[in-house]
Amino acid sequence: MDATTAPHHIPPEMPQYGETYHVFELMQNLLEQLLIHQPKDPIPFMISHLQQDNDNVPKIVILGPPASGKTTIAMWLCKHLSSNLLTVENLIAREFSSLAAVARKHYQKMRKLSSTLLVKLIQERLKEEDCVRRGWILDGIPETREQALMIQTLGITPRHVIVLSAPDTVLIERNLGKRIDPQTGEIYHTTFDWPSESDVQNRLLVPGGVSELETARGLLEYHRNIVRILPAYPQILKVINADQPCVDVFYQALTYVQTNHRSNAPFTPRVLLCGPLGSGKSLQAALLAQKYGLVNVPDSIIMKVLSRRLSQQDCVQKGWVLHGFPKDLDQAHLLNSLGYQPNRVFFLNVPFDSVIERLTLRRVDPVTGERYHLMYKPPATMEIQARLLQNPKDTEEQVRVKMDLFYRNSVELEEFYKRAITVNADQDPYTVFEYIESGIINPLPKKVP
Ligand SMILES: Nc1ncnc2c1ncn2[C@@H]1O[C@H](COP(=O)(O)OP(=O)(O)OP(=O)(O)O)[C@@H](O)[C@H]1O
Ligand SMILES: Nc1nc2c(ncn2[C@@H]2O[C@H](COP(=O)(O)OP(=O)(O)O)[C@@H](O)[C@H]2O)c(=O)[nH]1
Repeated sequence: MDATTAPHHIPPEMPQYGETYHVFELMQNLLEQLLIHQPKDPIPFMISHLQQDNDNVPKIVILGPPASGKTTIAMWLCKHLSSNLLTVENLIAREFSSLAAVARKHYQKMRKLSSTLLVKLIQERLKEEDCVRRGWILDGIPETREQALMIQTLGITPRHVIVLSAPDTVLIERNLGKRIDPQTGEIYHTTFDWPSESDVQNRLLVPGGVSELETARGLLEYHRNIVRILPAYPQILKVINADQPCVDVFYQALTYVQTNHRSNAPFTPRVLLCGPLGSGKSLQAALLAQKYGLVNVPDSIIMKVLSRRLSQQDCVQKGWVLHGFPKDLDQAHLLNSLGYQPNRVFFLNVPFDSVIERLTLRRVDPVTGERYHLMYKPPATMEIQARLLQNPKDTEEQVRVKMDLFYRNSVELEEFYKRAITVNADQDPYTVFEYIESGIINPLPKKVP
């Protein structure tokens, strides 16, 4: 095949660059904003959008029935993420906004806002510097499907939508104990969340709209609307049980909003399986290669051949799974220096006794070449059993030497691969495989500070 017909050789650093700098997501956000805003001159619009650099700031919607804890959780998330809380109340209370002034008059008369006015208030607020720079959390908005669609049409797209859920009876009971601090706007509860400072306790007020009848009415309104709102957010929704302590609800919400969704970016797995001999690296590599078409790169290949192998077209296009190499920090540095950064690293953990059991009971039939395991896959007849041989490297003494070497190197390797995923490999191979493939197809979790 001459050069004119050979497939285009994609240099391995190209997909790695795209992944490192999230180029696909950057372009996807830019295109989304262009299509939504349809600026007369796209160039300055794109420059300004890219300079905002706010694709990764919090953009969160918290929905839920009355008394489910939306405001409580939204406030705690705002504090933790240094973001901005948007509620109907604080939107209409904004000073220096003529729109908010109109909304206040309307709200005082009608006790509610038209969807058009509410969405315009949100749009005006989100254009302000603090929301651009530090993101936003919408508390209890949108209230209807109409509002959800109007918000989306304006290009206001949340990245995470949390829906709190709890039985109506619990919520009616809960609202009776709700208290609010008129000075700070903080929310408390006579049973579940009582402030420690006596001066705060003494100034708490019973908010409006928390009687049994009013809560029941609010629940009816919520159940009627929520089923029509949720289809607007199919991929980014998380329902959290709100009938548990606030702090548990908060940590589930925080963990969720700090995870990235699977993007549509083309992803070429470059997988590294580390673990002591007998931990199942070869088996898992074979399963991954078989299911995902990865190139199985056994550890017997030394560095220069490995380098040539990883730069070949199939590895670049289909991805690879490398196991048993690097075995120590020097080899890890060498692999990196050649530009082959794995994007998923797994450490297969198996207790020492299990490794001994897996390896020292392995046997091979010298007549048929069939591999047996005296415990997991014993031979069918005594005749075969009698002629089985053990590989010299599987003797307990040999295994102990190699395990000792592995444990001496594994600490440095675990420090080197900071975002590695540790898998309990002392279980059924297919359960192990499911953990590994979940680690490959889902984005790596952000470290919760
Ligand atoms: N997980 C929880 N367990 C017990 N009490 C909670 C929990 N979350 C919130 N609360 C309490 O329930 C009451 C209602 O909380 P909050 O005002 O945050 O709910 P909400 O969904 O914003 O309500 P509404 O929509 O009616 O404003 C408050 O007294 C709050 O302290
Ligand atoms: N019970 C169990 N045995 C396994 C598992 N993975 C591999 N084995 C067995 O353990 C032995 C070593 O597996 P191998 O994949 O070669 O380990 P490696 O040295 O890490 O490559 C083989 O006999 C496998 O059949 C597993 O997840 N569970």
